[in-house]
Amino acid sequence: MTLDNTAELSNEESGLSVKNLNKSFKAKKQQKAILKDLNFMIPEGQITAFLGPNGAGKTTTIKILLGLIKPSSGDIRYKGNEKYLKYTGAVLEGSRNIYWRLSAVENFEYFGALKGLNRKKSIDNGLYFLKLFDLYDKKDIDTRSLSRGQQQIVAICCALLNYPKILFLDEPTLGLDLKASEKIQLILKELSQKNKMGIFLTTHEIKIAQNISDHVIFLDKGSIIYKNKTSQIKDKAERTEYLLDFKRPLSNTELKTIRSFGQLAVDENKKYLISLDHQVSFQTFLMAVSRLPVCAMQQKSLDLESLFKRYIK
Ligand SMILES: Nc1ncnc2c1ncn2[C@@H]1O[C@H](COP(=O)(O)OP(=O)(O)OP(=O)(O)O)[C@@H](O)[C@H]1O
Repeated sequence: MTLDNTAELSNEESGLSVKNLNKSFKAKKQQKAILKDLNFMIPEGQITAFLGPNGAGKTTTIKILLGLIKPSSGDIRYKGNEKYLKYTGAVLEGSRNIYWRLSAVENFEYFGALKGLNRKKSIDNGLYFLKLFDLYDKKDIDTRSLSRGQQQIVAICCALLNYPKILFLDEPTLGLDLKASEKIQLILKELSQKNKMGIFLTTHEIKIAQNISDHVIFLDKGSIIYKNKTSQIKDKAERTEYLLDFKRPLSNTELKTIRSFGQLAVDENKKYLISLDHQVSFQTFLMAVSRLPVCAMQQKSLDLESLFKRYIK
């Protein structure tokens, strides 16, 4: 076995692996490819953000991973095991994840039973999570009387009842106010780290991906166009562009020096904007800049949103 294979094996053993996943739907008597050869991992103990424009295929992917839709082809395994559904939990997009006529506790009883838990365990686990989300005092109220954010929290608690290894969340913060959204983000981060849960979430809010995800997968028209560790994207985004202000106009030789590090543009205030080439070492660049008549250097920090806009372009 080569070293590469060993790495692949240990990687597969630490989460849900998706290989060569394809899905076509029949539309107007023709097969239309909706998902095209997707390959990715959902690692344990980490949050993976699944991003992409409307209609990219995010929900279809989640439904396939949850066994609700059959893929046209592909291989999905949790730690090498094809029978992994009992390790999953999910909150799908929309409002039909809990019974509105029932209280949170009654929902825990109902969904706990579906997951094979006894009544006591269902309620105990549900209330543990409800407390974590600061919603314990609403445990006996019909969930239809709760706010949208509170209903979403009850739905997440139901999905967590059996402490799933992989939690799927389709737009978990959609339509929620900042406070509710931040609360959910904080607890998801905690759950992934403390309980070693692999969380796979779709969102249109790139800020959320930036805040809490460890990995980002970007889907466009059914294909993965980009995937990376969030820290590396942030790092790249932060390192890439610098705005430089010089005490005097640069000589041709000085311009040549600075151009050797990347693409140079001059803005309307006569400041130089340099986009560093990927292979450039920041230290070398800094040394070269320090030899020039520089009076200010400002990091242009790009967020994920701007970065993805560039990628899509
Ligand atoms: N049962 C189906 N039959 C035919 N086409 C379908 C079916 N389900 C989904 N599609 C198509 O698959 C594509 C992907 O849809 P999907 O809901 O997965 O996208 P999405 O990325 O989740 O979008 P959004 O962000 O808007 O929720 C869409 O073009 C949709 O019309």
